[in-house]
Amino acid sequence: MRIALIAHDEKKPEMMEFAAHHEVTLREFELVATGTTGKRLMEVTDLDVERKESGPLGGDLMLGGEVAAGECEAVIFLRDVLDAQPHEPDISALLRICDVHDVPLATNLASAEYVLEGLRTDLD
Ligand SMILES: O=C(CO)COP(=O)(O)O
Repeated sequence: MRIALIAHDEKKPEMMEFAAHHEVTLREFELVATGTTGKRLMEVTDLDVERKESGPLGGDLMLGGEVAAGECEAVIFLRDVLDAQPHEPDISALLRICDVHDVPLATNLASAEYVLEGLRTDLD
């Protein structure tokens, strides 16, 4: 089962803490991330993460393509909603395609905990 992990800069510390806390669980999944998020995840954990382009360079769209193709079963996307992002249309496209394909999408830490717990249960 494949999970996408994405965090805007302001949310990267939260994502790193989440990943470190759930490292054993996350190891059960195939992980893919936008460029900088993936790089940081591999720096702070021993997780193996496939890296797409950085978000502003098309990474969100690449992950959206995976969702559309049925290749990614869940998305955890910690967004910074207090700052404007230059690639807002790409972000909206990713969120939209998750809804189109009914793919679990967590956009904050609290929902990320539930999504990961649900996925973990599905594995058993
Ligand atoms: O901008 C992002 C998502 O919209 C995240 O991209 P990075 O992981 O490359 O910082």
